[in-house]
Amino acid sequence: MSLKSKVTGLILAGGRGTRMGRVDKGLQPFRGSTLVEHVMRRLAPQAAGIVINANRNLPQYQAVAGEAPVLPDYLDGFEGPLAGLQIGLQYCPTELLLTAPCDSPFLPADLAERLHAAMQAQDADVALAVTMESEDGGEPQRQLHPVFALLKASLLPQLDAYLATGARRMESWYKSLRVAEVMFDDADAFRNINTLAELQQHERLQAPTPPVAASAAAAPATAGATDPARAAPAAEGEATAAATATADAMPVAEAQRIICERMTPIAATETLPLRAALDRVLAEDIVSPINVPAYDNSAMDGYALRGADLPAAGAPDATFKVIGIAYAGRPCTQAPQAGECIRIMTGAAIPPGCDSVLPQELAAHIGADTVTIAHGAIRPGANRRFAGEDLKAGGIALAKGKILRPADLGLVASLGIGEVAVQRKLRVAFFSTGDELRSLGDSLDEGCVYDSNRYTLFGMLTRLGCEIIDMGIVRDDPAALEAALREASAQADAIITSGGVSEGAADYTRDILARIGDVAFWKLAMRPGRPLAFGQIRTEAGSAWLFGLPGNPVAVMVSFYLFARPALLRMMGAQSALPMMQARCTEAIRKRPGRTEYQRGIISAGAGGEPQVRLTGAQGSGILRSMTEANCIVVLREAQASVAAGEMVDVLLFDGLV
Ligand SMILES: Nc1nc2c(c(=O)[nH]1)N[C@H]1C(S)=C(S)[C@@H](COP(=O)(O)OP(=O)(O)OC[C@H]3O[C@@H](n4cnc5c(N)ncnc54)[C@H](O)[C@@H]3O)O[C@H]1N2
Ligand code: MOO
Ligand SMILES: [Mg+2]
Repeated sequence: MSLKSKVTGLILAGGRGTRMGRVDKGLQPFRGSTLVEHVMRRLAPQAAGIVINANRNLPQYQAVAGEAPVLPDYLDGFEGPLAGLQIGLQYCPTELLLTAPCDSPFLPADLAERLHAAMQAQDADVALAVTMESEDGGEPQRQLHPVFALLKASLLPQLDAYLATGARRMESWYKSLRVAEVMFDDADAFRNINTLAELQQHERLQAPTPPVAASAAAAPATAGATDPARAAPAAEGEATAAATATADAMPVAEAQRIICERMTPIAATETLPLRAALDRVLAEDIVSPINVPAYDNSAMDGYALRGADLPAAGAPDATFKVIGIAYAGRPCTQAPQAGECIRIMTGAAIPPGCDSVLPQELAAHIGADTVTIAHGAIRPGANRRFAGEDLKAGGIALAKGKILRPADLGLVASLGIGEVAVQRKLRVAFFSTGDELRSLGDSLDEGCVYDSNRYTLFGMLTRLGCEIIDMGIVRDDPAALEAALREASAQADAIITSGGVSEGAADYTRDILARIGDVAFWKLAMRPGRPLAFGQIRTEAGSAWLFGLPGNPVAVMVSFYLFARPALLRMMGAQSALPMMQARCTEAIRKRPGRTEYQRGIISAGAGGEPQVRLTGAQGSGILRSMTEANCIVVLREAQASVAAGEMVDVLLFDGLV
């Protein structure tokens, strides 16, 4: 397994930017793009995927992040880089997490490799970069760079526990871990840009480079490993891509950026009883009114005692007298003295003075009212669940924008809260266009097909939690189509149509959109789903966003997945990036550079457990079977050429949508 496939890159962009006059550092323009995009370019070749931690301007970050998720801190209130690290570790789908700040556009191309080598050699939990730096011409000093780190993802519980103590300093946390330090010669590679003046100075030093494609984060195969700022014209693959891309077809990432920029969340909310809020979008943070659990309690059935009374190494077994019994819901208020203990059940409050619980099966002997314990049976403090270890009173239990899943309902219930404020449901009208379409129950005349798109759209919109308005089939007739679009815009927040967006003699959607609204784009450098008319309809009766999806049944689903889904979620006020991972492709795939291709795949565990993916067979955009057999989409990036069997490819998981 390659190192890259084990690493997730975390860009820390969650700070207040105090020294930059509180501007959002990562989004500052720099050499033709933004600082964060430069860091993405640098990390992408070193990681299977990227995640960005940001606490402000999330839509703007999402616009440049492409398919990489943008996640705010789990802790409230700009708590510093450790809080960013916490959310990074919570997200991290791989074994290792590589961190870098958003203002370090020159970070080394071999950062992951060198940190990993040291981590392995020293059997460390964390590897950190170190350089020698002299201030004002003085003696060079060792300078530790704690935000340039490679960490084991398994460190999350330790970090959670450390943050729960209220501590926030990165260096102090590292002190509790096995750390490997790696000396890098090029101190400049770790320079971060702190002030606007420094930014301008760096900007002047080098010529601008072309903007970074937003998909760079998830396009490791094509992103350059050299410094995009100091090097070099576009890589060969990129040049080929530019040459072969259809002149007026828009790249996928650009289209996603436009959609993301134009969409704003709807304002209306409603308050619902907890169960009715399943799958709805939370409209306000839920602040915990209590500690959960509310009191220290036992994780085991056994005996509660004072850890200091446990027998020391070499001492004989200790016998404790059982002086009381504690049940869940029926606390025992007796405080054991030396040599005494309380029989306790799981979930019962820890009796006064006790701090440890011996699970009954670990006792050396259990008598009528005694229990005997050998040295080493448990450590002092064992099996005690702390008050507030699940949720702290006053902390944010669930953040606004969360789609409430079963676990969330349980969490809210654990706080004793019975009603929640949610966003009102988004109203989405949809219809199919085409003279050849027949509804279920009709006979299938010659040259006709049954309307399947309305069923896939019904399913996808319902799963997304929208209120749907099914407007049936509309004929290939401009007047009928315009009337349907006008009617839909009077009722709905968004309209989804299928068919009639290409260049045929019976394709009218785009022209009508241009007449009664505006067309933001209509042709994309992708397959399937090349024609897609996106824009806003504005009539006297109302306005609505239109997603004119292509007619081919697979194209409808893929375009919905990539464009309509994120847009609708954004209007719903929700954040929900699709899970993206890498898998080894078991077969060769033919592909020409210049457009992004989405091939239907089946992902499974290969020998040795690592993910592998194969295609579902014929990939025509009319072959809906390819979609029902698939459990993922293989994403072949715009600049990418054919893939050889055994190569790693990006894979987008369906996440219950299809
Ligand atoms: N000269 C060109 N022709 C086409 C191009 C092109 O760039 N130049 N693009 C092709 C691509 S790619 C696609 S995708 C389709 C998109 O076509 P339309 O959006 O105009 O859709 P229609 O022409 O109405 O239908 C296409 C195809 O899909 C079937 N269809 C439509 N609606 C449904 C439905 N509700 N249920 C089931 N099947 C449906 C329809 O019968 C057609 O077979 O254009 C290409 N052509
Ligand atoms: O790209 Mo078209 O959208 O299905 O073949
Ligand atoms: Mg057509």
